[in-house]
Amino acid sequence: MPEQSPPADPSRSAVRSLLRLWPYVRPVRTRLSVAAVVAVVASCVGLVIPLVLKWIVDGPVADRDPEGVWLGALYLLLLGVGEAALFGFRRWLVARPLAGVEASMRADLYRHLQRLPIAFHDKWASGQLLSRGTTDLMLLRMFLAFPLTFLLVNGVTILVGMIVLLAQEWALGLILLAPVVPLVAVCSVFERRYADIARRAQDQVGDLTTVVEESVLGIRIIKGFGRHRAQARAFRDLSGTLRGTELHKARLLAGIWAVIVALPELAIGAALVAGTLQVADGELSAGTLVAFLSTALALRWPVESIGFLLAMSQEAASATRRYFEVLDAPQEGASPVQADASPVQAGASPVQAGASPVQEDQPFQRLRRGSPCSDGLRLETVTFTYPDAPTSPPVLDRVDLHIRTGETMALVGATGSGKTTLTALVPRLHEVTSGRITLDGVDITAMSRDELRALVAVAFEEPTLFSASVGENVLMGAQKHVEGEELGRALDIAQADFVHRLPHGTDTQVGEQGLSLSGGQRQRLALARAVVGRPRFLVLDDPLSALDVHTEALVEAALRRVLADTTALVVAHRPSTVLLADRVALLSGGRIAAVGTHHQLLRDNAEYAWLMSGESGEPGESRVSRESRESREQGKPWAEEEL
Ligand SMILES: Nc1ncnc2c1ncn2[C@@H]1O[C@H](COP(=O)(O)OP(=O)(O)OP(=O)(O)O)[C@@H](O)[C@H]1O
Repeated sequence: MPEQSPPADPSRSAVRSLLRLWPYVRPVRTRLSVAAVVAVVASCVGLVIPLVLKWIVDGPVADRDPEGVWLGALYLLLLGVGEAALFGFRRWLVARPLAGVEASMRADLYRHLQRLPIAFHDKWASGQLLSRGTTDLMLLRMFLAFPLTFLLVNGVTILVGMIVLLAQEWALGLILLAPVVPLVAVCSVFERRYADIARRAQDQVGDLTTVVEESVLGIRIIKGFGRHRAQARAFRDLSGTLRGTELHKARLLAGIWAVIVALPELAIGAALVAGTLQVADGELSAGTLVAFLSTALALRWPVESIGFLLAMSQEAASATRRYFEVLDAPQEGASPVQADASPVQAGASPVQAGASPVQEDQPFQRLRRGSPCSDGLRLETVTFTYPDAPTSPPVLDRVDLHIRTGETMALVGATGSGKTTLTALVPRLHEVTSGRITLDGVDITAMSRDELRALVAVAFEEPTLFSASVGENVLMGAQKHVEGEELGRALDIAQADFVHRLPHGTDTQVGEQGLSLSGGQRQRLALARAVVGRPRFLVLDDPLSALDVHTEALVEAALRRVLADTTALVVAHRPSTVLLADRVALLSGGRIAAVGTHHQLLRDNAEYAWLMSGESGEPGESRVSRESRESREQGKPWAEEEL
């Protein structure tokens, strides 16, 4: 996650951040405004209570009129009930629309996350995204429900209350106004510090969520390697850090709370002394002093609450920033490579970036109808560098590869040579850095992603299944509704007949990530998902690695039938998978080092022969020289003689 620096001016920057919530708040603005007005009225009703008290003390109490006192008490009761009812009404007004605001913000975040490029997800920890979609949005809803209204309501109440106080007795009113300047200064220091610490705490919640998520997903590894103590320690350390940050927040809050409570209390105490002296001198009526002090005490809560309202606003501002950091990340939509959409002839020179405007629909329609130019899948001088490793040498360096229509090409290479990276470029999970990829002559950047992914199906070595039924998991691979027999056909091809022995057949729910199935079973479902939509182009990243040799042979036989009508690129590590293919491409040093049939390459290419032999040592090295080198490395000079 990118590092964030604290805002220069926290109040202004908080307001600017919070203003970004306007599009979500706009639809419910009427209800929020009515609720704010109701809260102001309720608060002002509270301010009338001291005036009734003044009337009771100076009137019925002074005149010893019990009926008048009872009447005054009734007024006070009615005012109290009215104030409570108005606050309740305000709560009712905001509860439902604010739940709607939170839900629509969450939906937007989720929708956006689905459209962000893989490069974004590579960079961001999932816990950071989760905490933005949960804790941060809850903070925002709470801000809209309380601080947003009450900063306004309390501001108006304090203003009206001060006017009432000054009108009752201006000299005492000025005593109460004295703490305003130091309070404003303390609040601004508090805001600056709290903005920083609130952001830190929210980021730490994200880190903690990541650790919890990884621990849950990786529970088998943790248990298998007995790492639960180390994992618990990592969790404890992080939660200790978060606890420290939360305590820091609490200390800041306690500090401002102490100042905000103490200064007005001192002022009220001073006003009480001055007022009592005035009453003793006969300059002020006792009723006025009671009313004055009751009004001042009624203003205590609006003043005292400012500390935590500001704290909640700062937390909401940093939650808003965190939310929009994700929402502002550019979606996959914009293509860095804008290439010519026209079909190319075999051997034509690659068209450079920015050559002509992209036409969205026509190329796809042509492909769907069956392009007159059946050029298959072509990579032209494709170079790729991971965006998060811009200074590293390119993983793929000017790769040229042509897979003819209906042909199956196996992609072979050493571990880390870039096979998975290359396969990810075809469905545009990553964007090529330069060069271009065409399907039947049409540049893939000239199609929308939906169109491209309707043409190209993928299956990865690590098969992810979702919390849904087996059937739903497989049918995710079909762009449009397909009949049940297509599902059966796909399961047949993938040799996934074990499905019929599950308790509810294809309706059986598979757990989170399909953990209730074996690795090979999950791989077969992922393969079925790739073939169910009868794709024109199939990209398989070592899809049979978890199968036993017998099942692999059966899947291969069935796949050969499917691959006959499909243009396929299959990453392979084992000779048995390579034999599926018509030709093999060897990826080495970021380039296609050789293309040919399995037997040709086995005969002519030392690196390929070495990769397929499964032997250790350097490619091209004989068994004798390898063993003698290993012996030398192990300090056994005698081994050579023995051989
Ligand atoms: N998200 C990423 N950011 C930066 N570098 C990456 C990223 N993913 C992979 N790489 C690097 O790109 C290179 C190629 O990785 P890739 O996964 O494509 O290899 P591979 O040939 O499929 O390996 P294997 O056979 O082990 O699956 C590796 O050096 C890897 O470290």
